[in-house]
Amino acid sequence: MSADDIPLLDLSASLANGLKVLTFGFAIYTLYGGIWRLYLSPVAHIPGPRFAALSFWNEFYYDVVLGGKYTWKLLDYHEKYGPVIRINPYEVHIHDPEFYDELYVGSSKAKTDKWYWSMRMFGQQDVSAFDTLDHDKHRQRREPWNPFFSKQSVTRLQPSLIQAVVDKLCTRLAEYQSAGKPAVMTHAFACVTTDIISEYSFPQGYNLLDKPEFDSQHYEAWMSLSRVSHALKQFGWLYPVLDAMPMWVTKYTSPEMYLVLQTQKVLLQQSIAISKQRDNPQYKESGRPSMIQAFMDSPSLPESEKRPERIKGEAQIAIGAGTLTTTHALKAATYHVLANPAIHAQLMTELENHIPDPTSPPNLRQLEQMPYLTCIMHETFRVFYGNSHRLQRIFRTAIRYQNIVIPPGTPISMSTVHVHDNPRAFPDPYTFDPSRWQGPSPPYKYIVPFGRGSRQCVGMELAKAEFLTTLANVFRRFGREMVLHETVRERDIDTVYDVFNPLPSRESNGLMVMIKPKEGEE
Ligand code: HEM
Repeated sequence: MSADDIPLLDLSASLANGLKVLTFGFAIYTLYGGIWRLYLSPVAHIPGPRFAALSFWNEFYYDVVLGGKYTWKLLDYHEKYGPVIRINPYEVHIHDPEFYDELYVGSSKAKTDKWYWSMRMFGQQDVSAFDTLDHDKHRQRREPWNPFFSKQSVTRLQPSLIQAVVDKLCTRLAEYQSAGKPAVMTHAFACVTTDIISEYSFPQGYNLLDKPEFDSQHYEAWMSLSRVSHALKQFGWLYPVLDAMPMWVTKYTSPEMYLVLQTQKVLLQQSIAISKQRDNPQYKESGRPSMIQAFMDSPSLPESEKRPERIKGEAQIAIGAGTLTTTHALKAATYHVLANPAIHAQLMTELENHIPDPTSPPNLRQLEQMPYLTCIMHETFRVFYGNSHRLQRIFRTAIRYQNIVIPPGTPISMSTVHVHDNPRAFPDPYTFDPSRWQGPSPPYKYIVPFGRGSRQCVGMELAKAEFLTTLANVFRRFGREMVLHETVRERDIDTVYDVFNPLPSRESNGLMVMIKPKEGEE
């Protein structure tokens, strides 16, 4: 053997030793991590299943593998461990409707932050008002939203914007009526809400109602993002990887994500185009400023906050939040009214009395004065929940629930599903019953579809106006002829998955209705 054949060091032995050290190190790290989470963590004293406190895999199983079931599993844990429990290594969950206003507080009561882990559900983080973690930064970013979505602005724009879009919907529904074909109302309502929010947000709206069929693609794209939201939360690297892949690869490997990313790219292009327009001297005279333009002109935002990439983030939240939620509310209301003859009859009587001529629709103030219609709105907001997922708040000082002290920095959450389904707050919660909102003291305290406190939904007034205008017009014009078509509550309406947005069974085809010809016109 020559000197050259003698290895300088035994490579395979070194590799094996290195691997042993790594494995040992990893085992110690995992063991210490487990001990820390179970016994040393600041929330170690909070009751709850030990395996849930140990890692995120328990939540992963219910939300990623089963597709959004942890919300209901939490009820089993609460049953066993009480109203305040630890549901993963860091988060504490509370099941008590009385505590809602203690947790979701306004700025004057306490500064509360959001939790980074949960806020990566929709890919972007710390970009829009919705996903901003820090309380003070959120206040600054929320500022330009407020005047745009105030009650005053919505009331002013109701006739020219909301009513105009709803008129278009009625024209389209009349075509379905003449053709004798069923309409997928989930998609019809999604076109309405998208056309309204896009008109609000951009200089030109999307005009989905101009397409020959009710567009489903836009709705499905946002629902796709919702469906992958649990995986995005669990694996922080997933979204950047999907975003970095060439679009043709994404289209092939994940058609749902492809739709989402494509929609986001369009939003970015629109934000860049508006940003460039600002340099144009005629820009100011171009008519009603869109929300995106108003953001770019806002005196309360520094220039660093006006980058097209950030403004695109705000647009994404407006379009996503503005499309899905109100669509689901309208879908739920239409089903429950048509499925309950007594409720249907009472609504029709009220609409025919208040709107003698359906071609002269009432304004928002008049709609708000229709007592039964508004009871239906509250009851719908109760049964469809709004967002089905829990919302975390982090206090900077300790807070107390009964005799349990929750340390500062802990993500604490509650779930609308648990509040709205609570029989103490709403007896017989599964029954759709608008009459619970009649009488001297309706249970307003417990209805929280828009959240509460400093992060309460900024689109609340718009959502209510869209809901009242759409439901009143559609039922006043077609209510006596509309019937449910192949739609079943348990399969198509009830929420069985929580993907941030409430989701029905996977077999659902959405809400379908048939509009029969008017009597004497057969
Ligand atoms: C029935 C319809 C709607 C429901 C149930 C709903 C529900 C909610 C809820 C619960 C939140 C609080 C989220 C959190 O605390 O993390 C929220 C926030 C938000 N919603 Fe809505 N929403 C609706 C319609 C709309 C519409 C039409 C818009 C249109 C602009 C909108 C835009 C937003 C925005 C921008 C936020 C973030 C606000 C902030 O963090 O300051 N929502 N929404």
